[in-house]
Amino acid sequence: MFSIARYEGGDDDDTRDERTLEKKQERLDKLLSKVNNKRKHVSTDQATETTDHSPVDKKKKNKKKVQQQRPSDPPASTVAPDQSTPAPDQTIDAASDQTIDTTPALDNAPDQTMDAAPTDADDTGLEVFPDVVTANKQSKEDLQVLRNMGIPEWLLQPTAIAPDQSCSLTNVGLSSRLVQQCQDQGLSSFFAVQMQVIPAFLRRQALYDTRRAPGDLCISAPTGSGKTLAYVLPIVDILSKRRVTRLRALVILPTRDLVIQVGIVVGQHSFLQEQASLVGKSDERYDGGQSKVDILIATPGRLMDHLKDTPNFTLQHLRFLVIDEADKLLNQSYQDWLNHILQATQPQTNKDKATLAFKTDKYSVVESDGVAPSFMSSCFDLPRSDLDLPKAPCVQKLLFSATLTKDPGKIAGLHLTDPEFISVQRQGSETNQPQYTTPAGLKEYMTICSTDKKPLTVIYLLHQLKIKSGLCFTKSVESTRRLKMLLDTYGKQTGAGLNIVEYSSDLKASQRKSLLAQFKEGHIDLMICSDLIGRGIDLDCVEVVISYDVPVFMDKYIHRVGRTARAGREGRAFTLVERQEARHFKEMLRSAGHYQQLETFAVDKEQIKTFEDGYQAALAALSQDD
Ligand SMILES: Nc1ncnc2c1ncn2[C@@H]1O[C@H](COP(=O)(O)OP(=O)(O)OP(=O)(O)O)[C@@H](O)[C@H]1O
Repeated sequence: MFSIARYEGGDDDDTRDERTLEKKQERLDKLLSKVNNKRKHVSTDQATETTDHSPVDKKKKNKKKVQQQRPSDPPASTVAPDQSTPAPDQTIDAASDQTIDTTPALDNAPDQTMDAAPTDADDTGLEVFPDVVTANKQSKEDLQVLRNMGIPEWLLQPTAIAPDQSCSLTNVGLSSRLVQQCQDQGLSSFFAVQMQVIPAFLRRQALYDTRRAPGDLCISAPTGSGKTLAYVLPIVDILSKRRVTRLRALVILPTRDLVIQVGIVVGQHSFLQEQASLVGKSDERYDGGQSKVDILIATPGRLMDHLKDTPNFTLQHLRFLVIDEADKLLNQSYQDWLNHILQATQPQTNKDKATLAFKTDKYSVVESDGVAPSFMSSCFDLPRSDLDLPKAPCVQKLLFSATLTKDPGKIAGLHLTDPEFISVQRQGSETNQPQYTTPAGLKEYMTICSTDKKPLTVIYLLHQLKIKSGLCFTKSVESTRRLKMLLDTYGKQTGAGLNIVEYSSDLKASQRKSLLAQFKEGHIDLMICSDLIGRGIDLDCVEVVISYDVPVFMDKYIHRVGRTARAGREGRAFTLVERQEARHFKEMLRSAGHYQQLETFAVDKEQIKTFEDGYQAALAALSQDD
């Protein structure tokens, strides 16, 4: 068997330059979304089935169809299902050029009070990047535009698969032992991303020999669609057949919170403890390095520390380099981590080469040498012959994200070999493809409210929707703390006690881990947090996501709302939008082709009043404490 380690120190949160890069990315996305394209979908006739793990909201679909026929973009109003004209008490939001409905909500059920926001028939965002085929004149021209922008050809030709596809566990080429283990863990089928990625991965590995690189894979699939198993299973399958322990797979994740949720071997250990569990304790130098683990899960920062300071730690045997949450990681320039890692996987020119001397054991049998074949010539002065063939790089790179970067510069920096782009995205009309595919079971709502009414709106949502297992994202640790104090005080004043916790970078890693465990067990009603867990964290029980502050960038929004409706479940996401923010927020969604997914949620004016007294009492109690 093999072992897994995880090292999660180093850089944790957003880097300084991330905003600029995100802005740049969004500009590029905007440009790309203006290009008409078509999608090349894989044939789904071989052993595939459409399952109910991603239910389609037919009612909503029909409604949207009708809306798409509207000649122009009407003001974003909330209209009850049977209303055709605005209710008398609707007000016009001048800042965002929209009609805001303050009509009392119908009943408590949000479904009844929410209605689809109007669509953008005049929206110029035409298509999602980069699924382009050269079927007509228009798309040929557009394709050229993209080429001129430096987008590589393979990114323009993805293998696309619809999110509602699935297949049997036996149909992807994994060993029967692993299939059995998947069944034992309760899996009954593979999701779309797994169905497409696992066979592609295994096929590329099977074709690999020392002269031909296995070829890299880039995968874009919605949040909660099962990307992790798509790489874990084939890696485990391949490595479980290896007898000698070498560091063969490296998974890079952007934050330590994500590393904590994967693997179980190493906890929050000191660097020295990590070194010992990673390479053992030895003063001797081994050309082939040493490893006590086959798979390492690490943040870039801590990995760089080991590359620099851990003797005998080497990446020369690496076969798989997984970059999960790739767009986020590629935005992190921390110590030029990517270049350092890539370099460490390549043999370097070495002037002090030793003469090759094979070690033999006590029976004079030659021991297998620890040096990776491609590193032999950089370690030893090997005899050369005309028959020597150059060896191809053996590291296979795998990039995963729900919001995969399209920045040509960043893609080039990865030095990908014969890459294939696999994209899980909805099938549909060839135009107006959204740039981001979100889970089918996710319903997204926007609630307009003023800054001072935000805490009250959260109280309303909590009690009115009877939220259990909710996540509430704020923009800062301070904001998280203030909201938590207010909600706790509200609970004390009114006796409406809910278990509300705060999850922030100020907590110790062990406390954070324990909070996540409690949340998973269903003991927490609302976890207020910053974007620390906005990405990648898999809490399968999240019913509702509240964005207390509007996310400024689209990918942040997508990752936040993607904490719910995971693995084919249903979930709701509410974004509290101040009037002056509404225009930017809507524009952001519109240019990503995502505006149609959003509905407006009208707070019931009468119902919210019932929480007002308690809220005022909580405010008064807090100001006394000050
Ligand atoms: N084939 C499957 N059958 C049932 N559940 C699955 C299957 N594959 C994955 N899951 C579950 O789906 C959930 C989401 O998976 P995962 O965390 O890999 O999503 P993701 O695509 O990486 O999301 P994100 O982009 O947000 O990180 C997990 O709880 C996982 O256990």
